[in-house]
Amino acid sequence: MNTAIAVSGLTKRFGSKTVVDRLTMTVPAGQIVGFLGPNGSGKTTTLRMLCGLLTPDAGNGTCLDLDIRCQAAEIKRQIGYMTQKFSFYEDLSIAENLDFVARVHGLPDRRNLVMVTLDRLGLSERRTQLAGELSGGWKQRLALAACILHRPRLLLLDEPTAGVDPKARRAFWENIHDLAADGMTVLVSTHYMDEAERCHAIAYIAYGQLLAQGTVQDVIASAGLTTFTVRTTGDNHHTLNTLTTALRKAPGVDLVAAFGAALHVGGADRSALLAAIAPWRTDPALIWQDDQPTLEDVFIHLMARSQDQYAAPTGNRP
Ligand SMILES: Nc1ncnc2c1ncn2[C@@H]1O[C@H](COP(=O)(O)OP(=O)(O)OP(=O)(O)O)[C@@H](O)[C@H]1O
Repeated sequence: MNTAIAVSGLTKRFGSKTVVDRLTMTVPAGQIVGFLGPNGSGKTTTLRMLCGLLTPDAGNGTCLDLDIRCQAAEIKRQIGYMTQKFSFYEDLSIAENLDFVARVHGLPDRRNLVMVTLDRLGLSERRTQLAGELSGGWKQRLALAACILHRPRLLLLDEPTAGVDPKARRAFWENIHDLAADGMTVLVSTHYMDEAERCHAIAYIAYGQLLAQGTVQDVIASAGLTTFTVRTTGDNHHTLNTLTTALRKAPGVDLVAAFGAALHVGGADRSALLAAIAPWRTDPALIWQDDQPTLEDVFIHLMARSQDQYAAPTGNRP
């Protein structure tokens, strides 16, 4: 199996609203793929269709070589799905919660399975701690443990680290990479740029449509954005404020964003951008540096572009 997920034309409507719109996507086996997009763009809905919890209105595809339309029950057995809201028995310990999950799934050799899973995720020392007493980071790790208990080949993780501190997020991602090194495929939705950069590949969705897919470098390059970083020669915030106001209205400038004492200015049409900033580049109070766009610059640009399409009279968005 070289491809863990291959779907084509996947569409889901809720009432008159098209939430996932002809989505075609592949996830190679053994890779960690980040699933990104603004709130409400259809990530959770897509994940739910992939694991057979929702039936698509159109489109088809496979998950672990199983048909998402007619083999949903088998898919559910072979994948691990971590939802945004997971719950445990707060008055049971970590080990007891996992034992309970193993029992519900009728897994053989329960005691050993729980022990191995605890060990794998660095939970052994806390095995007797009550789930209700765990911090957010440890709760996420327990949720991950519950998802991998039955040794799935594919993990679908829906914003697994939302609201978790950076140290716990880092530990969580080390777990994810360890699992992938053992052959697990992971599709993980996130709003964090640093997490996107930890993935082998990313897929970006807006208004239910896939707008970009590939490695972080591919996605940045294919956006074709030109960006500059601007700083002031002295401690002159006023100059940057004036520049921000002027550039936001200038044609050819698609993004203006403050990063501390610097400003990111970018545009998809290089010559239009250069024309827009030309009057300011001779200002001795400003230092301009031709820079690489960041992933965040690209996502903000993609989002703005899809909003423009939505606003256009021919647009067909939810
Ligand atoms: N069962 C449902 N009935 C009606 N509308 C729904 C249902 N489930 C989701 N939606 C709508 O579909 C859209 C996409 O939701 P979805 O949860 O898939 O987005 P998302 O990309 O996961 O968002 P977030 O990043 O905020 O988690 C939203 O507008 C949501 O309100």
